[in-house]
Amino acid sequence: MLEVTNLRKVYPTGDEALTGVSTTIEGNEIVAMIGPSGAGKSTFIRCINRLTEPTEGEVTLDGTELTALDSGEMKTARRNVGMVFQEYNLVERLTVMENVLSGRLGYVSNWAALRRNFPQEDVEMAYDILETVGLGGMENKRADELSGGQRQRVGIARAVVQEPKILLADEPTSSLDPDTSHAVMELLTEIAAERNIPVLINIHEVHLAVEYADRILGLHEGELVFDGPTTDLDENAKDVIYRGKALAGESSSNYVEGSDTVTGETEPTDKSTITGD
Ligand SMILES: Nc1ncnc2c1ncn2[C@@H]1O[C@H](COP(=O)(O)OP(=O)(O)OP(=O)(O)O)[C@@H](O)[C@H]1O
Repeated sequence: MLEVTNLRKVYPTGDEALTGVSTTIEGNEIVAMIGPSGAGKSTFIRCINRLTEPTEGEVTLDGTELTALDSGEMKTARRNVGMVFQEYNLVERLTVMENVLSGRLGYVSNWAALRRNFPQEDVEMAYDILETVGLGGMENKRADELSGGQRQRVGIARAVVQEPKILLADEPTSSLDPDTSHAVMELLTEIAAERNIPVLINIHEVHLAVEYADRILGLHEGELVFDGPTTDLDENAKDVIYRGKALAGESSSNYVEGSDTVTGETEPTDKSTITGD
């Protein structure tokens, strides 16, 4: 179980990217984090495994407080957190298998890591996972010979071979075409179910979040303004996430559903999209 308590991040520039976010993610749920550009979605995900250092707050994974670990301990703990990136973060000149096995680096000695000397069971696990992600037989291809969708599958395989307790995916579909995006979302949901781990996905495309996620976290200007089942994500909730509480409140009170009366100063352009409160 991932417990995040009062997570705050202020960058050295003074930007407050997270204002104090608390939530819990558990079981094998698929949680999608949505929100406008700059809302703090990437910062949130990166603070969980401390690729970005939080300014305040606690992150606890299965009872281990990640935010209390020193850098050596964090290096070990990071293998429990699988990370999938928007731009895949593969080593282009290495093969698919080498990229996948790099997910096991946290488990082998420095000497073995240096020589890329992995135990046979790690290699077998990598083969199995490559089958799962649909890349069976491609292990000797170089990463730079792959399509975007195939690269993302390698990125997912590398995260899964870590045997993580949670999978974090930062905009995993942003660089992919619509069909490939669906395939990647399906793969992430299958992995959550098969491995019984939760998956937290930052995602721009709300329709993909609605189709695949069990639960939505909505961020607006660093504040968690929505946390609930996907079925509760109505137009009002989207308004709060994308326009902020103040503006959403204004729209709710100004535009009355089912009425021709508009009490605000400006005419809405499309009354059918306004739900009132
Ligand atoms: N390294 C950084 N230094 C300074 N400010 C940053 C840094 N990274 C992000 N920010 C700022 O923090 C805020 C949140 O950024 P973040 O990238 O987390 O948002 P996001 O919701 O992921 O946006 P997008 O959907 O566009 O990727 C923004 O105001 C951004 O400018």
